[in-house]
Amino acid sequence: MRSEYEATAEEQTQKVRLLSHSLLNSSDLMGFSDVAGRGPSGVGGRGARQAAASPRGPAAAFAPGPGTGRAREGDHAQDSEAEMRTPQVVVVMGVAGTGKTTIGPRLAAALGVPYAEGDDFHPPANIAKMTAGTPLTDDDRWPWLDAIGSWARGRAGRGGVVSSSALKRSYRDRLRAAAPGLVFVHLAGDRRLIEDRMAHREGHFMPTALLDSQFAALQPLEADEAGVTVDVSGGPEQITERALRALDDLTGPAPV
Ligand SMILES: Nc1ncnc2c1ncn2[C@@H]1O[C@H](COP(=O)(O)OP(=O)(O)O)[C@@H](O)[C@H]1O
Ligand SMILES: O=C(O)[C@H](O)[C@@H](O)[C@H](O)[C@H](O)COP(=O)(O)O
Repeated sequence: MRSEYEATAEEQTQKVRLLSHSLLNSSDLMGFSDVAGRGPSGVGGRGARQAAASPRGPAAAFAPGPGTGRAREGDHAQDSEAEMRTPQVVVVMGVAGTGKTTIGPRLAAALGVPYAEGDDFHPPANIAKMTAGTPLTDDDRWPWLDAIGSWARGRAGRGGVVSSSALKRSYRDRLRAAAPGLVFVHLAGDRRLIEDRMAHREGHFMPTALLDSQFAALQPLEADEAGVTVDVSGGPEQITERALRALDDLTGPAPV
């Protein structure tokens, strides 16, 4: 039987949100204090990962810089715009089991930026709660989101990828308040597929029973949010490529 990794489901990368580049490239991205590379303070054991540079090279992580237009093939201004590009800070979001931990590091490697695992920012009490099968409340999530926001803020201007379910609009607002200019990649897919993948995951604290509450809390990206929704059918490499293309569509292709 064909494995899931070999599946050839129609690519459905859907660019759902295009924010004006003035927000994407806000000057707020620049000038934050340097806390990059600082590890997550929470527990969880998967650790922040430093992604290796990829064949695409770091340039792929760059969005047009402040005051520039979208760089496109054949655009006379492309070279000068490319020089002014600002690396993106990307949050890979979605319900548990949707592939954040699988796709996030691949995306970071392709973009040539560091990856941080969102689970590792949880206070121990949150891990204990989820392990026991109790969904987190908003109050449980604020310190976790603030820790992730702090990491993202520290990557401003230099780029990074961090996973965070970021299920509700208010959570994403919280992250953006800490790190303006964040771009979200929402990994989305069929509930049965996600449940199946989650059921086969080993060594993770999150029980599949919490998927109901995850879907109940999920609020997809809204029209004014910078980000893309990426279908999670197929294998990790396929999904990563889909995400990269969607980000390119959002910000313009990387300079060559
Ligand atoms: N594209 C994929 N195809 C097959 N299995 C996958 C795919 N993406 C993730 N998985 C598996 O599904 C499970 C959940 O993925 P994970 O990355 O841990 O999700 P999340 O971090 O969003 O909770 C893991 O066991 C992972 O290996
Ligand atoms: O309730 C939440 O907001 C999420 O569950 C969030 O806490 C995160 O998703 C967990 O760390 C579980 O990790 P996975 O999403 O990787 O299963």
